[in-house]
Amino acid sequence: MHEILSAARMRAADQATIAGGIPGIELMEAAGRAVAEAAKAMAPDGLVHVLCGPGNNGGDGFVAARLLAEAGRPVSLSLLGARDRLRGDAALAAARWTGPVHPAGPDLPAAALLIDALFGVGLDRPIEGLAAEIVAAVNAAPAPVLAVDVPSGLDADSGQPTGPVIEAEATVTFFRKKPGHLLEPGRSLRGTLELAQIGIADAVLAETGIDGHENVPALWARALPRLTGAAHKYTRGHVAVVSGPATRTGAARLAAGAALRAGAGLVTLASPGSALLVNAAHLTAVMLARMDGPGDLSALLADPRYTAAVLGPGMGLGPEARALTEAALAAPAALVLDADALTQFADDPDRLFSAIAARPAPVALTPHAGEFARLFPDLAKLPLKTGRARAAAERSGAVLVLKGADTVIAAPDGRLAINANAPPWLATAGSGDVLAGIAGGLLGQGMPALEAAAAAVWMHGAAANEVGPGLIAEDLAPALRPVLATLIDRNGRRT
Ligand SMILES: NC(=O)C1=CN([C@@H]2O[C@H](COP(=O)(O)OP(=O)(O)OC[C@H]3O[C@@H](n4cnc5c(N)ncnc54)[C@H](O)[C@@H]3O)[C@@H](O)[C@H]2O)[C@H](O)CC1
Ligand SMILES: [K+]
Repeated sequence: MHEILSAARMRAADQATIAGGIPGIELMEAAGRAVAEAAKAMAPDGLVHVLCGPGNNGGDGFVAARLLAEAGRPVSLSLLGARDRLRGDAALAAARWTGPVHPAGPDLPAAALLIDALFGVGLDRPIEGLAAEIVAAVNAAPAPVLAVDVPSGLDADSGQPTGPVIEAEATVTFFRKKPGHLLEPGRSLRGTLELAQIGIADAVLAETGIDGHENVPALWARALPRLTGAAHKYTRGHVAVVSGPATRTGAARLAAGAALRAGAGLVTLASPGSALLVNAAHLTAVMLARMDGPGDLSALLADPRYTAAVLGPGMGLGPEARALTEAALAAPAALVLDADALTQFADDPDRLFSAIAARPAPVALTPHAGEFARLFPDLAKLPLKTGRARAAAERSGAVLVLKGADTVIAAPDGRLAINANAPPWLATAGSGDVLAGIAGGLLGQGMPALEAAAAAVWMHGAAANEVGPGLIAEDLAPALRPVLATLIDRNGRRT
């Protein structure tokens, strides 16, 4: 159920189902029924006003209106466009609505609930003219809005508004979620999201293909490290985190603490001599190693017990910092490269990509949008965030975590997950350092790269939800405990 379908794939799923013998009007009846049930739950009584558009989204609205009226609810309905212009299933659905069909306009009745059945995945241009006036009136109305399939005006593939767009309290979508339900601002505009099954068989996915998955524990829980009784610290991996200079050590310590909290058996902070005492004063379970240059880092990471390394947080730019990243790229450990370790290659991305291609162990790159644009300037212009992440993973040969309120995780083999649990208060200094550390901690325990990155992103968001507003980066690692407890039971078995 966690597969994601683009609008085109959704249409293909609809068509394959209809070709398989289930009439479209039956799908529409089921869709309308799901909308009517959601409407009853949102507004138990009072007038429901349904705004229908000229296509099958509007058809769903007609069905919902009829079912609500049959259930005894006061219902009014308006139609954008002429009734005799309705085609196919929409016309059939409209034919069974026996109430008045008001011409659509911005003068809305005082209603307990507004149902937005104007446009769905068939939206193919910005809403304008009368339709734009109606969208503005709906958004200005006091009544809550229930959107059918997608809030009208929202591009279902990008999550971007094409122009005027409905702001909904809730949305009912069908069969599978679309990228636009999970990518911002679509994730905010759709309100709470209900996924309804309308008679399309899961088997159709084999025919349509999928655009990725929503990032949920079901995607990677099986790959979580098994914490059986036989474990001891050396079997749970050893992660090295490279510290910045004396004035910039907090970021690496945040990453190191997070790696330990994520379950790594051992974590060592590799620290320049100038920062040794600063770091030592703050560390307890995280160990400290002196590292005065790339030679020291190569020597440290030559020890095969180091299973992962995290570079970038607080590292700084410049040739000496770059030399440290080059040393880590030449080492056998799995790598997480974040922040400065990415920007260091802005002038020569291919150098990074060839180093990644040459090494046996996996690499995860964790850029935010700005760092992404420096490493992949041409890909940054691609219209879909999913497309940007997928193309960059393929080009770099690394797992690509394109961070944001809607982080997308992509693997070089095309697999992709969209994360939708991050609360807005994660946007605080240091939260990216913690994410890099969690990813390093999971990679260090031997999790495959895509699963480790996706799990890290989800845990990061879940930890932030545990903490709530007022969150600062230091709160995140301790908040991993209740999150891990939902994933791993006290006997170390995955829940
Ligand atoms: N069998 C099925 O396909 C099912 C579909 N479901 C629902 O149908 C919609 C998709 O319906 P579709 O007719 O393809 O398009 P829309 O209703 O989304 O759009 C209507 C129509 O409007 C025109 N249009 C597009 N953009 C604009 C615009 N900016 N201004 C004016 N007019 C515009 C365009 O011609 C469109 O065709 C889907 O979302 C579901 O709600 C059923 O739920 C399941 C079966
Ligand atoms: K809609």
